[in-house]
Amino acid sequence: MPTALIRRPSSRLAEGLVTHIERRPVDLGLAFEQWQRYVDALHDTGWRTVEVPAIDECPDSVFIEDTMVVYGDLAMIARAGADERRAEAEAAEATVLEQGYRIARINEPGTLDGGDVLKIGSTIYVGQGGRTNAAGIQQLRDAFAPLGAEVRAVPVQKVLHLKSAVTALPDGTVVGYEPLVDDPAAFDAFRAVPEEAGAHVVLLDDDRLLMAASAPKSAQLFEGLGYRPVVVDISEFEKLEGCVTCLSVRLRR
Ligand SMILES: NC(=O)NCCC[C@H](N)C(=O)O
Repeated sequence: MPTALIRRPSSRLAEGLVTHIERRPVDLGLAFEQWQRYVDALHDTGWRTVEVPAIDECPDSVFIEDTMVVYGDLAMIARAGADERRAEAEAAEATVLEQGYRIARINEPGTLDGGDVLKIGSTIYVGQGGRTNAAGIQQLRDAFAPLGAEVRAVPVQKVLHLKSAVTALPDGTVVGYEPLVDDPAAFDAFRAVPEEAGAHVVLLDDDRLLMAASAPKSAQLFEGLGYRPVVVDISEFEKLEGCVTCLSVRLRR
């Protein structure tokens, strides 16, 4: 059974960082409900979840995906591009170690957020932009090249993270909302979707895609391609530039 790491939202969630969009008030009660439904959707589709202990003093800690990049048997612990988020990594490292992964770490001066990393087979795209720098990319390449991965840097300027702009379907096609993709030609196969949140899919299995309720037209598009969207409302996390990918770390080994 595949495992996903998750982290309960902080009671200070509403103070989370906002960079590219205007701040809107977050309904904390609704956020907790939406988080629970997100976790339920994972369970309903055959995933086991493991909770990283919550860290109340970090408002953005629910966005657990940013704390690491896992490839093969190696978990590369990130060094957050935003100082406010550095403390999130420690407990996440301990939890992934308990799951049997080897550990490596991004070290100073490198910075990297897990949300900037998109894996498609043995190709690992890394967004270089606001949160991830060249030293971080170099360290990621050094760590994963021995495992057979090719790390390719791509620009990210228009959104927070690479995976805010693009993710990939099970067949490897990269999907993105074109106005927010810096360089669609950087990817071997690119398909445009009609909504910003339509660019965010979590691969639940070979044909089911976890998606946000804010992208109904994109869900229809994917249905037309033979996939089955599983839809969750994550409006309160979207107000903080979060998406379906960043609320879990999928351990697929
Ligand atoms: N991987 C992701 O898309 N993470 C979202 C992080 C949102 C959080 N408010 C941040 O600015 O770091």
